Amino acid sequence: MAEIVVSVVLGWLIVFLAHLCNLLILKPRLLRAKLQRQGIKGPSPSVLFGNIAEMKRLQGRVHPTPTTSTNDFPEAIAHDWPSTLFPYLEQWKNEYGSIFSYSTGNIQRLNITDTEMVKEISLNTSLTLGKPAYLSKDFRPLLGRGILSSSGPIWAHQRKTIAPELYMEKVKGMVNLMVDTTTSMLRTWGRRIENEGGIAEITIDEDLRSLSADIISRACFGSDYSQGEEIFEKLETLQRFMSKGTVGVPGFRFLPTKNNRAIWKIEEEINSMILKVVKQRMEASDEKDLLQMILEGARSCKEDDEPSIKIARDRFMVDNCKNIYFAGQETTAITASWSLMLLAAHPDWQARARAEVLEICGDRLPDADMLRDMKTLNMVIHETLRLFPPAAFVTREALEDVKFKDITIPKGIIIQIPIPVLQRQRELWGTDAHKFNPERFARGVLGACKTPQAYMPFGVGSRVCVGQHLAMTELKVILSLILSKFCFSLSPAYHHSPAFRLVIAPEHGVILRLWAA
Ligand code: HEM
Repeated sequence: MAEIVVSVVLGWLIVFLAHLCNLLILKPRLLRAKLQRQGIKGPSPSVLFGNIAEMKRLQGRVHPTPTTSTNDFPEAIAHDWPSTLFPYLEQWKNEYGSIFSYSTGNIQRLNITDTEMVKEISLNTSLTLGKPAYLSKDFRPLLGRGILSSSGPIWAHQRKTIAPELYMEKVKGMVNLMVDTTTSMLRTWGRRIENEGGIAEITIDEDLRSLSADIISRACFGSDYSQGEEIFEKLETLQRFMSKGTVGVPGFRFLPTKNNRAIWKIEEEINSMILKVVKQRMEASDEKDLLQMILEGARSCKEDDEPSIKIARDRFMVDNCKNIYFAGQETTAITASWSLMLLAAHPDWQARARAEVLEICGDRLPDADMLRDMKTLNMVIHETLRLFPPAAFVTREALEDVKFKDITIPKGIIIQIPIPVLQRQRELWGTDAHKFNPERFARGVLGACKTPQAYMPFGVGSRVCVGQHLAMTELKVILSLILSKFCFSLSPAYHHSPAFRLVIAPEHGVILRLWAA
């Protein structure tokens, strides 16, 4: 008997070790060899951690974004922060060219800045490209198997459910709620300015984050928005915990167990809060908001014959609510922060954008038609998203062998397009690529860039951001209302330091001096 047990355990151990060996050594080596045979080079990886040690070494060697006093502006903003945050990408591009491979742990990446190949990838709409599987594993508590991290038929079904609710026509109907919520935040700012003798110094990031959470909560949860707000507060805490494990290397996470326990606890709380709202909805379903759409998507999911898209209704609801929050809240808030920072550093553009807002709105509050006419503000937001895109990478996993240009990318490779690098390339944007110049967007993206596909703050192809109309509308509402009520400059306490924390954010916040316009 003992002999049988020993042989079973031994057998199991051998299978386990073989699996580990394949996962950590053989598979990555095979993928690398397939790329090398096609002339693609890259740094040599170590067995367990790939190129992470080298990435950390290069990050440690570069000087951080220079400490800036406001006298140094606007030149300091032109600083090439992508080469400070991701110095290894620049170094390897110089060494190995515009398509090179490297690895984080056992994940094999193909970094692409070759514009022809980027163009081909952005035009690919097949299901052969999906979201990297590690996304749903590493960020499971935050994303689960929702629209952001899923692939194939499950993703297609979720997209079909969610996208129509965020089409431009629907978004137009949300302008009033955006105006109301923003006006209430600005009343608080106005009171602070009055109490502080006419000029107030405000760190705007937290306020903008709450504002964005309020707006998305109202858009998503309709009349249940106060419960939505509570859920979003918890999600923010969860996101903060999760971003602690990124160790500055995209796609590689390490979390101490203590953090993991805290994450599980918050995740449980959030899931049951979302399910409570869903349950109420199922009993009274006369609302027509995003939550209702997701609920209907979840119901049709159950009835559908296709077994691969049958995920439990509860999971469908919970994961997609979390995904919408994660995708839409911080990205929009951070873009508002960066836009205001850039307008504060460029008083000429601030005055021009304000003049336009006042000419269009007069003393009325903005509506959808007025927002559409705000061309200068549109240019300012596009230029902000070019210089400071919240998402650093477009990533895809090759789910089958797939050919772009003359290269066959083997199944299992993670394709990675570094958005900020591409959006600052001089060959595409001209010699002033590092400067804030909204004028370049006067004739749209086509007029701004030789290869318009290289402008991708909202991603590319069939996975392009589903909330981009909502985000642009929200940003225009927030910025136009602030411009119409206040003038602002950068506080001397502002320290310009973009940082990578799941998104590209101002590490020490944006501190503005505000006074009544
Ligand atoms: C300035 C604000 C925003 C930026 C910069 C942004 C950027 C992005 C990017 C880069 C992607 C990935 C695209 C790709 O992989 O090709 C994405 C996807 C997505 N975004 Fe946004 N986003 C913003 C706001 C929003 C908002 C407000 C919402 C929702 C209310 C939203 C919902 C989504 C969803 C659901 C996806 C996944 C789409 C899919 O995979 O099919 N985003 N976004």
